[in-house]
Amino acid sequence: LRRSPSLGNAKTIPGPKGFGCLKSFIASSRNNNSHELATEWAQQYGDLVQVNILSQKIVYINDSRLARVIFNHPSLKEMTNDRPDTFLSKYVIYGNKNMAFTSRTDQQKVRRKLYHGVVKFYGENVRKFERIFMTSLNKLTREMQSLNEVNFSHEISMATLRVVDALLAGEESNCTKEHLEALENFDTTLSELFYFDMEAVLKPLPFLRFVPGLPFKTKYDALIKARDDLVNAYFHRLKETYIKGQERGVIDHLLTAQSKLEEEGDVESLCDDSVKALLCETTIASFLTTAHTVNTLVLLLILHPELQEKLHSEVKSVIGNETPSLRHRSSMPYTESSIIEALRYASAGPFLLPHSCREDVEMNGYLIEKGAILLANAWYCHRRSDQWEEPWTFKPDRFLDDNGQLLQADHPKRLNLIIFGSGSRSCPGEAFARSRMFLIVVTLIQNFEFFALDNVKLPDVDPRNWESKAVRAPGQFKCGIRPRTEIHLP
Ligand code: HEM
Repeated sequence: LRRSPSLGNAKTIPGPKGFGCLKSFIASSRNNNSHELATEWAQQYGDLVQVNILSQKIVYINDSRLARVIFNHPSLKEMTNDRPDTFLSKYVIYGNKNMAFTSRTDQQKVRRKLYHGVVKFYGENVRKFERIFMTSLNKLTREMQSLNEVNFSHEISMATLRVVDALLAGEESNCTKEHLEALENFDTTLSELFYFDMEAVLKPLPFLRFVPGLPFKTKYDALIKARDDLVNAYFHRLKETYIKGQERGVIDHLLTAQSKLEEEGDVESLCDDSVKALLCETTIASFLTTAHTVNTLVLLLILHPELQEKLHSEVKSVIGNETPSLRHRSSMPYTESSIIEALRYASAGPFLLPHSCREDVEMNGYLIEKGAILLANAWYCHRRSDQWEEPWTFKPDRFLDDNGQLLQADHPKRLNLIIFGSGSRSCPGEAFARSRMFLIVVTLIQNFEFFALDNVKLPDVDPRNWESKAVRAPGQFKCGIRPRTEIHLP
């Protein structure tokens, strides 16, 4: 590993060149399936592949361990964790005042540290939050109790939105239909404009967003309206009723951190626009990712009833009639392994989020140039046939040892995963996402059996055939539902 300036001997990273490469890159970006093209290149050229698209170098990292070294090694991490400039960041999420889509400046680091602390706290520690969350799941369980069939995807979307609402506002009882709609609209409108229109067309030609009659203007206007509705529903509403010392959720905690920073003379790092940006970023990062993973898992369990029964028997023997709680987690290796496997199987964000390189660096004798965009190809890393047995098959016990215990996070098999990224840009919501998915899954499986309906076709479960959006997922589905003998209401 070497950093600039003396990288004279480093070789150029191999990869496709010329007009053919540009043509296939544009075609695959338009169809939102550039992960498939990148996978062909990975198989042809190896763990590092470079393409040059209109003078922009893009480096694909095709091995999870290598990605971990590049993003995390002490001699490289200050160089490899910037974000490329994007239209989304500049014109939608409050420019460089945001956290997830902006480069690693001192102010970004302050935001990330504060945000990480607050979200981690809700992921692992807050009993009160667990109670609020279980009350919301209780609502879902009651609603589903009297049904024979259920629009599962819709119910899970609603349940996940209520989790995001509780995280942001804390006050579950005040959560209205309008608030949930504001969360959902922002994420789904963004997903419509993502990625090709926004980054390939609007980034180089941003004035197109103002040209009447063009679809870009209509979509951009809709996105800004959705963003402002979200900011009104969560930032302005909560700020008006905020009381220091009586923080209700993440927004209140950020307002408290803001006033502390201001007292110390820092009025920039967490200004109002930054708190609004963090609200937008939390919505983008936490809703569809979580809902789609639970949908994928339950769809797979419907198609494999024997796996559903195995999961249910672990729930029955560990939780029994009790209310599910995070304290049950460590005794439920099969459930944990199933959730990790659903995350691998879906690989909802094929390239994680893009990184960019601040300076020339050398990796394994190759030169990664300053300004290059770095994309970890999780889509390929999670299906490499030399690392995964039957990579396209859902195997919930993949991450269990011979005694049925969950493999440790540093086990070689788990190191082949890069679901939440790695290092200083890794997902700060991982603990939160995994603990909430655990509670949703065990509550559903404790109370219901899910099955395919004779007259209703289920969506294709093969991720290669899923419709591409910002987050990849199976289509919406309806299924049959049978209460288990007793309903266990939390
Ligand atoms: C199944 C659920 C989730 C998955 C698979 C997921 C995955 C990811 C990935 C792959 C990244 C990019 C890592 C990188 O750039 O190297 C990321 C970043 C991020 N995630 Fe998540 N995430 C999930 C849930 C959440 C939740 C629940 C939250 C918030 C409560 C969250 C907040 C964020 C934020 C703010 C970032 C940007 C971090 C930064 O740039 O510094 N995510 N996530």
